[in-house]
Parts: sequence; C-alpha cells; structure tokens
Amino acid sequence: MRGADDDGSKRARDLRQAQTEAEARLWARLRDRRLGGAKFVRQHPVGAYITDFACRDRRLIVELDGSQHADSAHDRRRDAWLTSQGWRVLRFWNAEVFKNLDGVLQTIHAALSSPRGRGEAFVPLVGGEGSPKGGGEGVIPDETPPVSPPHPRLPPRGVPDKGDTALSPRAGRGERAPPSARHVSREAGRIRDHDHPERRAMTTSTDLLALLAPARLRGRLLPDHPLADLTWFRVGGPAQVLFTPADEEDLAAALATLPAEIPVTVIGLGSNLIVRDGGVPGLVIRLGGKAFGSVAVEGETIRAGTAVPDVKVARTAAEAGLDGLAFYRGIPGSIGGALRMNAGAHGGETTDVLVEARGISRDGTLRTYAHAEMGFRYRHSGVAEDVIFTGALFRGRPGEREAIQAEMDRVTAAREAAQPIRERTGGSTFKNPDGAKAWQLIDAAGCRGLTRGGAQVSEMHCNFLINRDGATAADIEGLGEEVRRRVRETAGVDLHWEIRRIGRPAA
Ligand SMILES: NC(=O)C1=CN([C@@H]2O[C@H](COP(=O)(O)OP(=O)(O)OC[C@H]3O[C@@H](n4cnc5c(N)ncnc54)[C@H](OP(=O)(O)O)[C@@H]3O)[C@@H](O)[C@H]2O)C=CC1
Ligand SMILES: C=C(O[C@H]1[C@H](O)[C@@H](CO)O[C@H](OP(=O)(O)OP(=O)(O)OC[C@H]2O[C@@H](n3ccc(=O)[nH]c3=O)[C@H](O)[C@@H]2O)[C@@H]1NC(C)=O)C(=O)O
Repeated sequence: MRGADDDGSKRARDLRQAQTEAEARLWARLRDRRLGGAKFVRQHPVGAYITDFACRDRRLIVELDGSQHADSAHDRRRDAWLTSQGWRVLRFWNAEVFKNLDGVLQTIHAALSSPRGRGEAFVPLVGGEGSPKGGGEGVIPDETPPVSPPHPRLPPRGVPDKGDTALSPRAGRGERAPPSARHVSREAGRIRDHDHPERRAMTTSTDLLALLAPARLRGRLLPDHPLADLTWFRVGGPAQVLFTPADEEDLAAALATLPAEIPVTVIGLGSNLIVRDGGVPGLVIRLGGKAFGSVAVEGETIRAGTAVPDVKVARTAAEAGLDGLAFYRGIPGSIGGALRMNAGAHGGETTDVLVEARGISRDGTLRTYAHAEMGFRYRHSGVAEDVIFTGALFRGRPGEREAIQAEMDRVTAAREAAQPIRERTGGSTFKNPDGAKAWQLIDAAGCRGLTRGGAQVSEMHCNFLINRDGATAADIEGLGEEVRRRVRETAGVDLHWEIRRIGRPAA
C-alpha cells in the first residue's frame, strides 16, 4: 500500500513497474478476471491515495501491508476516507500471500460476493455442492454428498472494524497465535454488540467468514450459496454461508468459535425441508464426505455417519444379513434427519434400531447419546435442538438375506404405489394426528388438488404438497397453511407440520 500522492496517475505507473514480490504473486491470481470473473486493476488512484488492487465495479480495494504498517493511524484514516467514499477495504500481510494465498483469495472472493457486491455474477472459488440425487424425481439418494478437498483458511486476523463496510482487520493482527474460541467469542461479541439487534442484522457473509477465520477450518465455506438445489422441493433462497465440515473436529471448532448469537442451521438431504425464499441467515451446515458418509458393519451392529442416506443403511444391513432395518429403504432422508425426527415408515422406526448416537452441541462439545437419552416420540427426538448429530450405531437381528431383500422390495413397491415420489415434494406434509390419518382429514376438507401459485396438494396422496410448476417457497408454505385452516374448520383438528421450514420469507 502506498501513501498519498499529488500526481496520482504518473506515480501509479511507476509503482506498477516496481511492485513487491507479494504484490506480483497476488496480481498473478487477480489479473485477467481470474478470480471469479471480477476485473481488478493495479495501483489505482482513488482521491489522494493509490490503492494496491481495486475492483471498481464492486468498489472493493485490496491492500498488502508490510510490518511497518502495524497499528498505523495513517492506514486507519485512509480506510475511513475510502469507506466514506463507498469503497470496502481488505488488508493482508505480505506474509499471508506467501503462506496462505488460497485463503487470501477465498476471503477476497467472499467480499466480492457479499451483498454489497453483485455476487450473482460469481462462481464459487471451490466447486459447488451436488444436487440431491433424487432431486424430487423419485429416486432415493443412496450416496453421501461429496466434499471437496480441504482448503486453507486465513490465519487469525481479529474481527472486522465497526460498520459493515470497513472490512479491514484491526491493526496488529496476523502474526499472533490463534486466540481461544472463548476469546474470539468475547471479542466478537464486544465489537458486534449483542445487545443491538440492528447491528446484528448487519452481519454479512463476509463478517461471518471473518468470525470463523480463527477456527482455521479445513472444510468448505461457501458464502451466499443457493440452497434450492439441495432440497427436494427445489425452492428457497441462499445460505448466508454454507459450511461442509471436514470432520467432527472441524465442525466442533466452527461451533465453538462462532458467537452464540449467530444462528446455525443443519440440513440433511433436504427431503423434508422448505427453505424460505429469503434464504437462511447465519451458518448453514451440510454434512458430507468420508468423515460423515461412511457405513460399516460391526458384528450385528452398523455404524453410520449422519450424512449417509437412510437407504444405504438399509442396503448395507440387507447385504450383511441383518434384519430390522429394511424400513429405511422407504425413507429418502439422511441418518441425521432420521435421528432428529425418529424417521419411520412401513412398520419400523429409528427408535426400534438405534443403540446410540453422537452429536455436537452449539458450544462445540461432542458427546454420545445412549438410546434412553434420545427422548424419541413419534417423529421427534427430545435431544436439545442445537445438537448436530454426527454418527449413529444401529443394531440388527441375524436374518435371511433373501427375506430381507423381499421386505425391501415390498417397501419400495408400496411407496411407489401410494406416494407421488417422482414429483418435487417434501414427503408427508403433516404428522398423522393421534388416531387419525392426515390425508383423510385433508381429503374431507376438500383440499385434494388445491393449488396456490405453482404449488399443489397432490392428487395421488393428499398429505403431499408438490412443486408442480415453478412454485416459490411462499406458495408451498402458504398452501400448507391453507390446508391447515380448512382442516381446522371442517374437522376441528390442528394439523402439525412434519416438514421443517427454515429461513425467512422474501423481503
Ligand atoms: N417416511 C418417509 O417416507 C419420509 C420421511 N422423511 C423424514 O424426513 C427426514 C429428512 O431427512 P433429511 O432429508 O436428511 O433432512 P432435511 O434436510 O429434510 O432436514 C430436516 C431436518 O432434519 C434435521 N437434521 C438433518 N440432519 C441433521 C443432523 N445431522 N443433526 C441434527 N439434525 C439434523 C434438521 O432439523 P432441525 O431443523 O430441527 O435441526 C433439519 O431441519 C427423514 O429422515 C425422515 O424422517 C422425509 C420424507 C419422506
Ligand atoms: C412419507 C412419509 O412417511 C409416511 C410413510 O412413508 C408411510 C408408510 O409407512 O406412513 C405414513 O404415511 P401415511 O400414514 O399417509 O401412509 P401411506 O402409506 O402413505 O398411506 C396409507 C394408505 O392410504 C392410501 N392413501 C393415501 C393418501 C391418499 O390421498 N389416498 C389414499 O388412498 C394409500 O394408498 C395407502 O394405502 C408416513 N407419514 C406420516 C406422517 O407418518 C414422511 O414421513 O414424509
């Protein structure tokens, strides 16, 4: 970064020829629209200052500093002025460019994609998440979502300065040891000011990435990432930041580091989920990859990560000659969703087969939950809502492989005959009330085939809603509420949603 200059253009030209090695390295990755298609220029004059790198259409400045800049009052004045002119300023130590160039690029990319930029024009730095395999077209996914290779994160850089535009880390950051999670949380809390909701509302995806930086996460972080393709309904807005942890330790580090007021939401395979059109604030976690996607037979038990599709557990059990888990063949979700909801179908329920589960609570503590601690009821687990399940141990009974396979075929055929599984749907919309069938109450209320926007109550199974023709999340949820209203009116019964709804409505 250079100081003020009177003859900006000439001086900028000279500086371009005399760039430092760190600048040259970064420039090699920014030039020619190499980072997400954004056009950067070097040594760009802004007012009295010459900036190291600037993306003019995103109003983003990137500065590289040597140690002589630590705690520089001049830099602070300069950043304040640039911010007042509508620019955002990111600063990195030269050393970071040498030690962690990918992390530097990821942070710049996140800033480019943040709401103040025009993120829609950008592709993520790391590859996008695969869609659910079924995608609402009736095929139950049997593969675990992939996770891309770990990538480095930025070393600790403190937290953003006050205000949502000045992204510069506080002076003196960069070379110290990682602060403890508790320290970061306190520091972040002070600066972000827990007691002022209007400040909380200003949290951007860039802020979130900065808050997570001290955790040195190895998994994948995708700012402003669309979620619609990760759900069977295929509707809804983006996650503020979507995180796919590398393993349990990585997930625990993220949870422990993130201040308590930042919302965290976990999703599975999206088979039972409406993501609202305005997207999901905070950190959205989706488990995938080897650490959460392995399944292994151990004697008469089966150990599975919670990203494993229920169907894969059913198939593994059948191949090992273990009976009692075939009902999972009819459930399109993940083991995580199954633990959270005591998933069940065709006469079997998760509670019947679970020995114990592992989970991490919001403060980052990992523990094992014995069956008795799971608090299972119909479509419900009593484990604290903030717990993210990471693994499960199931017990089967020795059985005949052919007989188990025949049971799985029966489940498949029954499901195909009764349910609109080739549609974009979220499965059963409402829980069956005590002693009654939701579909019968909905039918009696005259709701079969009812539409709202592009959403429809399935003609085939009227406890299913379908995205028939470009529905929004608001269409689907609104239709569900209309069904509830009519059932209340005709039968006096209050239906309870089985489908989870997350996020906020469109602004
Ligand atoms: N019987 C059937 O045929 C069908 C059943 N279903 C049910 O829906 C479930 C949906 O699973 P899935 O598609 O993977 O989930 P979804 O992505 O649909 O998420 C649904 C909810 O599951 C919870 N959840 C998911 N993963 C975890 C985890 N690792 N730890 C804690 N909670 C988790 C979250 O609940 P929260 O928001 O409370 O944290 C989330 O909101 C199935 O397992 C099944 O129970 C769905 C369709 C058909
Ligand atoms: C689909 C889900 O789970 C399902 C699970 O697959 C099935 C099978 O075990 O039993 C529950 O549905 P359900 O009680 O509606 O039972 P289904 O098997 O779908 O239907 C029962 C019978 O009613 C008939 N049926 C159903 C709906 C309809 O509009 N018309 C009709 O005739 C079906 O053909 C079937 O013969 C679960 N739903 C709930 C809320 O408990 C889910 O949770 O998302």
